[in-house]
Amino acid sequence: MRRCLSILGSTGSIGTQTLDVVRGLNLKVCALAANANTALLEEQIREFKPELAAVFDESAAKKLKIAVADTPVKIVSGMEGLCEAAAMESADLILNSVVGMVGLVPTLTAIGAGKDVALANKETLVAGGSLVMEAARKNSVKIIPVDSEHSAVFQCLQGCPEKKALKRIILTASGGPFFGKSRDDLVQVTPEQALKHPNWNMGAKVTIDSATMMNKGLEIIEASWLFDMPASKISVVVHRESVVHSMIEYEDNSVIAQLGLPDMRIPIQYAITWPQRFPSPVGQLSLTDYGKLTFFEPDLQTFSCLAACKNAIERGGLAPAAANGANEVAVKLFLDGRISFLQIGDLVHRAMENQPDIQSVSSVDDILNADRSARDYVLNAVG
Ligand SMILES: NC(=O)C1=CN([C@@H]2O[C@H](COP(=O)(O)OP(=O)(O)OC[C@H]3O[C@@H](n4cnc5c(N)ncnc54)[C@H](OP(=O)(O)O)[C@@H]3O)[C@@H](O)[C@H]2O)C=CC1
Ligand SMILES: CC(=O)[C@@H](O)[C@H](O)COP(=O)(O)O
Ligand SMILES: [Mn+2]
Repeated sequence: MRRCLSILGSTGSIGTQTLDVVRGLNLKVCALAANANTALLEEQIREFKPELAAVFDESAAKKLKIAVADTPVKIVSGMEGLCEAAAMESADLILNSVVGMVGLVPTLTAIGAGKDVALANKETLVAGGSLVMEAARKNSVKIIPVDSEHSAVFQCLQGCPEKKALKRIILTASGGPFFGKSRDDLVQVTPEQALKHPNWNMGAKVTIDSATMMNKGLEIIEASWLFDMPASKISVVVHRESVVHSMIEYEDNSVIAQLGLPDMRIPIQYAITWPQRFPSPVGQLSLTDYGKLTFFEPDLQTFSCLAACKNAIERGGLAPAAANGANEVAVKLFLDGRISFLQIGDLVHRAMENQPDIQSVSSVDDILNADRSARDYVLNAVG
């Protein structure tokens, strides 16, 4: 059982739910990290008493240092500070729940320091999957999935006798708030409408990704790296209720699924306690309360981001990093009211097409450069 956690992104949706799990399991917190939410970080420092707190934003870090001067916590800042939290000597698990590909370098730092990583930050694997998985193998570090679908697959695989018996991974997708709509229906949708996820209460970026179904595309790439499966063996089925969190199919066509209420504290807790299980704050699933569960084919025409990610993983190399970087910027532009909902998918496609077809990814700089050039492409295209 883990004793002390370092939590990157502690003020976010996954971070605060992780701290809820930590309370229930009576674990210690060695380090906390966030971007700029010093008010919540101060509360967390006072409750969990970490040795270290990292604040990415320099001026927010200065503010926090003054606010918690009466406590022994060490305050650090910037990427260096985030990496110090990621390599925390006293931590036996780093839970990475920062949003976006800014989580890549801290993940690699944690792995380099020999720390197991519970990974919610899917953009890290999408952009830098080959480097992350190779570093994990070299350092004998475990990457434990937190993302609900990947936790489901991981849980189903606990009984898998041999990898070659596994035929397919089936990821479930809620379909988001715009399930069943055509492209014409989506021309005018607002950020407010896109932020209404039917089943999950999450941070803004992943909620928009769910609405465009980019999230499911990112998750195909994430699954491909985590479970060493080609994208051709990863299917997506729309399941409106988000009760079946994902499935695996064996050679003999037997399908194993993991089910539960849509509450991230189940996969978060499993990532922390694996391979053990403990009582959880989440309620029991009552299938009779649901009555029926529904399943549909995804609509790749309307939700073009899903098609873009399939294309990215098939192209390989730096294409997924480009698709991810373009999407991160496009989502922000949409939330700021500067582009329309449908432009997100268009820009992701175009930024990826604009990326030279480079197959070999030999360094973090390759990924950071592809990410930067995709972001610049989107910003220039929008003007
Ligand atoms: N929410 C969910 O249910 C799920 C989320 N995920 C994935 O988990 C990740 C986090 O999502 P979610 O919790 O929803 O996101 P939120 O937006 O709610 O939280 C993001 C967290 O990251 C921190 N952060 C952002 N930028 C930086 C930075 N540069 N340095 C340090 N910390 C930073 C934020 O700090 P601050 O508050 O100061 O801005 C905040 O703590 C994403 O990759 C998402 O796709 C996966 C499955 C489910
Ligand atoms: C909770 C979680 O894991 C999210 O990634 C969720 O899957 C989003 O829902 P969609 O299935 O709508 O993308
Ligand atoms: Mn998910």
